[in-house]
Amino acid sequence: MKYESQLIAKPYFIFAMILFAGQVIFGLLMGLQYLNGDAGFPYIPFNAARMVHTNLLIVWMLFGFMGASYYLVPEEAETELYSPVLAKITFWVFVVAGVATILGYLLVPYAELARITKNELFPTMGREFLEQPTITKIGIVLVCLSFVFNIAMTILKGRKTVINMVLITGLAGLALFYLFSFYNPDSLTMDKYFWWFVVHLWVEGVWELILGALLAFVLIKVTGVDREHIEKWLYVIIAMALISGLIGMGHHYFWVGPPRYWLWMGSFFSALEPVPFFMMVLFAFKMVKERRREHGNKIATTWAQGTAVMAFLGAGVWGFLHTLAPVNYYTHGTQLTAAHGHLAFFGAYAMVVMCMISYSMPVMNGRPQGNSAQAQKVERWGFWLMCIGMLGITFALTAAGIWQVALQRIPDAGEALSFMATQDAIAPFYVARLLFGLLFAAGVITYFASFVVANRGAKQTSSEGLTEQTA
Ligand code: HEM
Ligand code: HEM
Ligand SMILES: [Fe+2]
Repeated sequence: MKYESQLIAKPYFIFAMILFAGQVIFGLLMGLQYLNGDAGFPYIPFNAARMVHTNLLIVWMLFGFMGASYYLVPEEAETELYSPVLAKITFWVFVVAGVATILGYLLVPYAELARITKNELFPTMGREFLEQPTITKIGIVLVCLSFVFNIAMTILKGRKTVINMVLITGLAGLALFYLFSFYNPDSLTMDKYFWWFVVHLWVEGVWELILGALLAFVLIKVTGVDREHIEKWLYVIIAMALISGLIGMGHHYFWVGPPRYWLWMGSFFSALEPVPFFMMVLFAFKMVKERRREHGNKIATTWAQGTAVMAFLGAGVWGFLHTLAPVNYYTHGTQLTAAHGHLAFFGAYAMVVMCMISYSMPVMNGRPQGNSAQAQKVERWGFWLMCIGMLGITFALTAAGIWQVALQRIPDAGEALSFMATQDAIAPFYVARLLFGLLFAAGVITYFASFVVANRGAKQTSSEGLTEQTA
């Protein structure tokens, strides 16, 4: 670690991991509720658990991206963070707003929460992923503004690398598109149209820039490959991501009322979306193969390669499965959607945050060459258990989805099974989902354990890990 202000990343990462644990607990609860609808009754109904599960996910991704940026940007810009104090204040504001909102979801009925927070004055609540009370949304905007400002000022006063520029573009886009969460038109079509601007111009647009920048940073560090070489790859990947994703997002406009040309525009452009994800796989493996040094932090390299592969599977392969309009006509809103949503979110964004943590936490703890062999071994177990658990969840839901389409969607009216009868028929796949969910949770616990395993034998530096590293 070169700059003291990079240490601000630590609380962000730790809090992100706490929220991650919470997300998984609520995932397991819902997995159980799918089998026994009364589980958790009357304290935590499914709708509240779902909201908590998905909102924790989004919020821990944001904490993760912020921590990653606070670590990465000073090092790339070769200067201290513009304002460490502002970064600390932002952290606490975000923690308080986040915790209060989650407690609100759990402690009072949603309609009551809307009433308490005066949703009627400026109605923005009630839409998937954007359930936050308006006041929380305003808080998120303020946090994002202060964060982007801090990062931008740091970049402005220091070295302007391609990685920093791509990252700040992605972060600014993240803040910008979130503003559409305040637009809540009466027309359901218009509402859906702009709702997708937030979540899917994020995951299929600007977040891919963040993903590319973080991967490139870790790869430079662990492989020692020339920066120029890595930057060329990054340019091509983000260009492909934006060309395909911005219009490819139209795969969500097939059935919600926008003009019919979206049928072929959405199909065509989203069919190209796997390309940048595939290039990330080539990129990661090629850089590791051409490495100029043997970095002691082997597991961080594994995370980087794993992120590329799992993101390609989840977003590229599982996304492509149902993205063409003639296929999506049958699969829309089935368990196939949930299969893809899980593998894509985990493979791309959860994993890239853990990749950054894996590389940077040991450095911040004074171990620039990574944790001890033993700690890395435990972390490797965590990595594989989580990956296998998530692949298992994905396969179970894919099978459930295909069966659901066969029973409920393909047969003619009159012969098709009803929604609930279909759910009963595919229940065995939900048992499998829960079992793999438990495996996934075991992976999370193992991963957390790797942080407390003894680090005897790992090269330690003095004074909070400040060291003269090159590259
Ligand atoms: C890392 C990137 C991605 C993430 C995190 C992601 C996540 C998600 C999530 C959570 C949903 C469900 C949304 C909802 O209805 O609540 C979804 C839907 C969808 N995604 Fe992705 N996605 C990604 C990339 C892609 C790509 C690259 C494609 C196409 C190649 C794709 C195709 C689709 C389609 C077609 C749907 C709609 C499914 C339906 O009609 O029910 N996604 N995605
Ligand atoms: C123990 C592991 C997990 C279990 C059992 C689980 C279970 C569930 C369930 C039951 C739902 C609701 C689906 C529905 O409404 O029908 C859900 C939604 C969701 N979960 Fe998980 N989850 C787990 C872990 C994760 C992880 C690690 C991620 C991402 C990193 C994730 C991302 C999502 C997303 C994006 C949705 C919304 C999907 C959509 O709109 O289609 N989950 N999860
Ligand atoms: Fe999408």
